Amino acid sequence: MSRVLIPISRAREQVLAATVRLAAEPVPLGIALGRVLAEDVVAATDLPPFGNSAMDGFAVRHDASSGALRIVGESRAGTPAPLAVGPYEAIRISTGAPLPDGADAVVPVEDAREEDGTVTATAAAQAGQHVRRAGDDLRAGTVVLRAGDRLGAAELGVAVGAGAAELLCARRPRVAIVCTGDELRAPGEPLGPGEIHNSNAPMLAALAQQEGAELLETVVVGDDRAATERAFAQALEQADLVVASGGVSVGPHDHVKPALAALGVQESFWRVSLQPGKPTWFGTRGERLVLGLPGNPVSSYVTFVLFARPALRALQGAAALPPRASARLTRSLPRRFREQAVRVALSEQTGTLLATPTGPQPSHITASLLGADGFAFVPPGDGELAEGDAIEVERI
Ligand SMILES: Nc1nc2c(c(=O)[nH]1)N[C@H]1C(S)=C(S)[C@@H](COP(=O)(O)OP(=O)(O)OC[C@H]3O[C@@H](n4cnc5c(N)ncnc54)[C@H](O)[C@@H]3O)O[C@H]1N2
Ligand code: MOO
Repeated sequence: MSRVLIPISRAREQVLAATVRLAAEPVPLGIALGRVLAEDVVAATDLPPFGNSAMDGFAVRHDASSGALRIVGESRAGTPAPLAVGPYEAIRISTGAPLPDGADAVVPVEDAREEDGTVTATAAAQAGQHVRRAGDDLRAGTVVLRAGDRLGAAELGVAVGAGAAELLCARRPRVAIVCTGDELRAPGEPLGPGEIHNSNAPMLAALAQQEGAELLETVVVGDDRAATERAFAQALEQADLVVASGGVSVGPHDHVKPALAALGVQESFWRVSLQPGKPTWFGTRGERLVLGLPGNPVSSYVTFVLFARPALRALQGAAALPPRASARLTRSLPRRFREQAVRVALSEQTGTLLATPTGPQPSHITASLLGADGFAFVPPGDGELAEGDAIEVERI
């Protein structure tokens, strides 16, 4: 059997080259959390739309505000004062209420003494004090969010400020998960001899959901060729991305590759220079993407993050690959035949990014995923990387 393994970067290129962006659809803002914008959002008006007060107090003309000022009206949030402020006059004003014509400063109540319908500022008012100008936040006509941005809480708030009620977003990628293995039992079920709980299903589902995917179904299929083919046939009907776990290695009960081949899924690559995750398989049928991830739970997690996550991002038009940074290793790591994606906790010390491995790294040690902020990539080769050596990292 050939030992040719493709580098992680090549494998990613092949996944992204096969990924076709999904169509866009309008999404009401209230349910757009986590979606990816398909077009720029432009501010329809200035925000704030009008000059207003940053404090509860009195709107005045700063150049005519000494001594007792006559209170001639009130401006409340939502109800502007019906008149302007003249010299040596004041208008009572609430935070967020429109600044009356003529006023250019606000005296906060803490700096004001009120008496018999007049108010006296206890400190001289400066021009513009406690005034928020129209357009301070967003200027009408400027781009405030960009196509490809993922909508979090802040983006949704800004979009509303920009005047939007619905947003054009990429359709959510439909993901089907197929877990293979006779030994798999549902979480919590009693285990017979040789059986294990199916931890990959909820883990992969969660990773997909974090990327805004719509989960179609999670199928668990035994190590049976016909059943595996049926499960994939069904998954391929609707899924933009089928994620399989297990059964991609070279054992006599690994049916994933032949089943997919029989269904017309074209192999793009099998076997990556990656530890954990060597037997990762990728193929396509038309615009449908299929990733066969190795069953070892850590391998499944790592290969999902390295290959499925970029695909889900690219499907939605978001930046596919995370930026890489350089970090310093806090302990030595052996180099190996394959490139390693070591789970690391990232920290910073006097401006230097530090990468600390999260413990033993074999592909069945799920605890190595806990507390991991990123992957550190150990290039293939002999010898070791020493403590303090520079290493490339990606946040996860
Ligand atoms: N002769 C060789 N054997 C193996 C090779 C090889 O090159 N030559 N590669 C090894 C590597 S590396 C990996 S990784 C695994 C991947 O194998 P499969 O993808 O075929 O996965 P399975 O054999 O089905 O399972 C591996 C392991 O993971 C457990 N598993 C599977 N599914 C789940 C699940 N849903 N939840 C939790 N755990 C799961 C399964 O019980 C096995 O322990 O192959 C090596 N072998
Ligand atoms: O490539 Mo495997 O995931 O190391 O056990």
